[in-house]
Amino acid sequence: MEVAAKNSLLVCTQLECETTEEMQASIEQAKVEGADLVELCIDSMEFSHISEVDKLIQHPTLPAIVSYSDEACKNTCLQVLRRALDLDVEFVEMDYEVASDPLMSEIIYSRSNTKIIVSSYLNGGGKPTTEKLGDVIACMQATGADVMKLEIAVDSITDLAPVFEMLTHCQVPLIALAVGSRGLISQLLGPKFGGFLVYGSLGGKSVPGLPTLVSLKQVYQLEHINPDTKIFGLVSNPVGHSKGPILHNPAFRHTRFNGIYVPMLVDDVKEFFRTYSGTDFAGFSVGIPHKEPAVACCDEVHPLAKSIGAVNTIIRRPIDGKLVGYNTDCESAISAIEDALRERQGINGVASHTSPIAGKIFVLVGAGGAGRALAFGAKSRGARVIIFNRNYERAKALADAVSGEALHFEYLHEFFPEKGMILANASAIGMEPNSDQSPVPKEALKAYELVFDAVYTPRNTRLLREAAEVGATVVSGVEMFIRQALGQFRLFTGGLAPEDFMRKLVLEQF
Ligand SMILES: O=C1C[C@@](O)(C(=O)O)C[C@@H](O)[C@@H]1O
Repeated sequence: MEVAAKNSLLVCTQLECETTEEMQASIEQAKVEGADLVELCIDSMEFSHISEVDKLIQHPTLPAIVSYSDEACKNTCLQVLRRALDLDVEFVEMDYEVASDPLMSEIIYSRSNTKIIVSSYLNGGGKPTTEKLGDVIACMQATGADVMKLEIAVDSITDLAPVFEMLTHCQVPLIALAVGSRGLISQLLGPKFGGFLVYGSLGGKSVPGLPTLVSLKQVYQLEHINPDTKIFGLVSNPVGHSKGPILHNPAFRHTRFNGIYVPMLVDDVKEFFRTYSGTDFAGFSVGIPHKEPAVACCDEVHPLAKSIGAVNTIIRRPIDGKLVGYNTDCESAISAIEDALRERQGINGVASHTSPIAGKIFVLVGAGGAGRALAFGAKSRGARVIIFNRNYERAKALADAVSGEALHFEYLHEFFPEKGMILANASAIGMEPNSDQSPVPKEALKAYELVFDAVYTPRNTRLLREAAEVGATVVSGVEMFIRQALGQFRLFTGGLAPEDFMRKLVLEQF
């Protein structure tokens, strides 16, 4: 699949500043960060007379949208918008209520070059439906708007499905901005469905639901997205920590595959797959806590993933649209541990059918999706698997499935039956923002020859630092992350993964 020519997408950032000087400095910054235009939110400024903002709105150094949305100051609002129209700025944005004011309607119809953006904000009132959105859009369209903007508060990522439908079918250019962390893909996938522009945040500022301008420029490069672009994403909660987007998007471009990979903050995995069932949604990584429940969402499950009972990759099979689940965690973690052990034992490159894990005690912390992959992998290599988990029942169920043993979590720090054991953390303990935590105290780490941590943010977890200090070989979750992503990339694209390129990308980011 070839990468299509660049689209005509506009990237915008909203500027809220008190003074003209601050506005001007922000416009310069927006230019540096790759914005095509800025929205000057004049209602955020302090001025006593409209003429004070004249210079700003007349000669901004980037094309601008002049907006004013403060219902409490209707007169000022009308004054500012009228002034912007007189000054012929590129875009003037106004709320639907303002646009429907008879005074403003007249002005709208007699405008010269300025394009009018009419916006509506939908908050509450239940889930958005195609009918509801259609009604709002019809009202906005009746004002004579050149562009319509739908701002909408969403409770779930699935609320965006009717928004994408509107974007696809709307006759007039439409901007859709879903507010809140579950709304992020409204911006990232906007160009795929025909959105007129997307918003990004300035200065790397974290705003729920908005990508940063820098990530739009460096990671997503939405100018390459078109209606044929296949959508891939990480279905997880939390999702913001993932390095998947910085890995898969450049790798797609590197191999000229027309795809985009986005973070998908999902609460209900079943509802998610039920909602996004079209062929556009071509493949998924599955992260915590969905790896086990996602098995039931698949039409077919690869035997390894089935025995593990967890999937971390789902592909929509192109020939029949069926969802097929895989587990690339298992081999990636176990092979990373094996390679490190072989290197430690100086048997690198020597062909051997016996795994260096065989016969060893493999202590596993965590019995969730990643834990299950590690337990089955270790068992398949002939290790003796011992599982510790805060919820003992889960540990017991997993131990039974791999003919291992489950022990109560409190005993982990004094578990010391023999030297040279392997420790694998598959729990989220130590993951950012709790990077000061470790599942096992330093003193207890002396019993281990090798310590592996599935947590990869931070790269060097407290567990790994302390294990190295007591002389163990350490394997970072970054290595597992790279290997599972290479497997995923192959499944996503049906082609080879550019391994050196992807490794370099990940290592540069940590
Ligand atoms: O566990 C992980 C990490 C991951 O969730 C991520 O953070 O990108 C992606 C999953 O596919 C993988 O199994």
